[in-house]
Amino acid sequence: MASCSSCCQHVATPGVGGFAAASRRETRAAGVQVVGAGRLQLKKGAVCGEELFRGQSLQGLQRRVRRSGGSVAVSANALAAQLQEERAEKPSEARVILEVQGLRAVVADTRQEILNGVDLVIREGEVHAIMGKNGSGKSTLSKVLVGHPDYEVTGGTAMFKGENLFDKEPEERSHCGLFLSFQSPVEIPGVSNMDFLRMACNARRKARSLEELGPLEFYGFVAEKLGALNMDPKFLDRNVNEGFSGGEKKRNEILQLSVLEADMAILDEIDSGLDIDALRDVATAVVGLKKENNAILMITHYQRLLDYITPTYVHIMEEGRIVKTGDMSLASQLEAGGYNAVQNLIAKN
Ligand SMILES: Nc1ncnc2c1ncn2[C@@H]1O[C@H](COP(=O)(O)OP(=O)(O)OP(=O)(O)O)[C@@H](O)[C@H]1O
Repeated sequence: MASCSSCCQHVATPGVGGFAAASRRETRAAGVQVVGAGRLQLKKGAVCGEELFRGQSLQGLQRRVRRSGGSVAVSANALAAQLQEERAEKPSEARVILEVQGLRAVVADTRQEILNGVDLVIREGEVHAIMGKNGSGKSTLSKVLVGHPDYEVTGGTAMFKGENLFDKEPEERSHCGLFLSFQSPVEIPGVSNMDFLRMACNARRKARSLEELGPLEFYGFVAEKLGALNMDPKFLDRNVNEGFSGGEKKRNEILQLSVLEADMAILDEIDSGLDIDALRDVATAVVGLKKENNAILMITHYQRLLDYITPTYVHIMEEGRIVKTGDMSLASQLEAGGYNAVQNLIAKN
């Protein structure tokens, strides 16, 4: 939470997940002034606490400014509680991108059951985070969704943009906008990053009936994306992930995601192996890719990533199914007290 240092400067910093997308004109219309890069000030009121602003609509903020009468300092906790209530009362009407129901899957070779009835609904504009102990089935869920051959679906359904995901080959799933960044990205010796990215980009463009990009056009397109990720253009000449450090591989995954302009990105431990600056760069780039009509599913063990990319929902996975869903406060509870601290919540769920 952003502290209101000399109580009170009446300034809230929205961080990378907040009002980045709102123009100055829009924020002014909402009764809010932009007072510096990424900093907002309510015209008269005093509302502090950065996470309150993240992911909120301008209308939501407008309502809040009106309610405060433009002069009342509202405690951050009270606002957080109010926000949570509003969300619970008003289910989102945004279009469902992914709907998973009762998904069960086994390891194809051994028939060992890993997914044990996963239910998950993800709508446009949402960011979901899945947390859970090692071995609870998080990566398996992501791999089953993209069609990894190690697993066999034995029950349940997964609809992606209204179509049965399991009727599609893995590459078709990718062409229609599903993207998975792997926990350990693979190296492809002999294939340059540039060629690989252009091929993947054009396959996706073709599926969307868009014209394919020639080498020069593509260079212009990808150069912009590289800049957003603070990546050296030399990356393009190297073979895919060959000799890349762990952090470089993760950045390269996000570069692929931005080039593919996926509708739904599954990011499996994108924060692992990143130094502090790289984590910020990667998270900022992911936030930059977030749009009203796409969605993100993040698998992570730590709150640090969620501090940058604020999730709409946080889920806990246990023994192959989602056993608890909450908001960012669930991740905070986990961070503070570990899985034991949330066991009573799971039992009550
Ligand atoms: N291909 C496979 N062959 C054998 N066992 C597997 C395979 N894939 C997954 N498993 C087992 O399934 C369980 C779930 O694995 P998974 O990688 O999905 O867990 P996870 O929640 O992502 O764990 P972590 O947090 O450690 O990454 C583990 O016990 C794992 O050993």
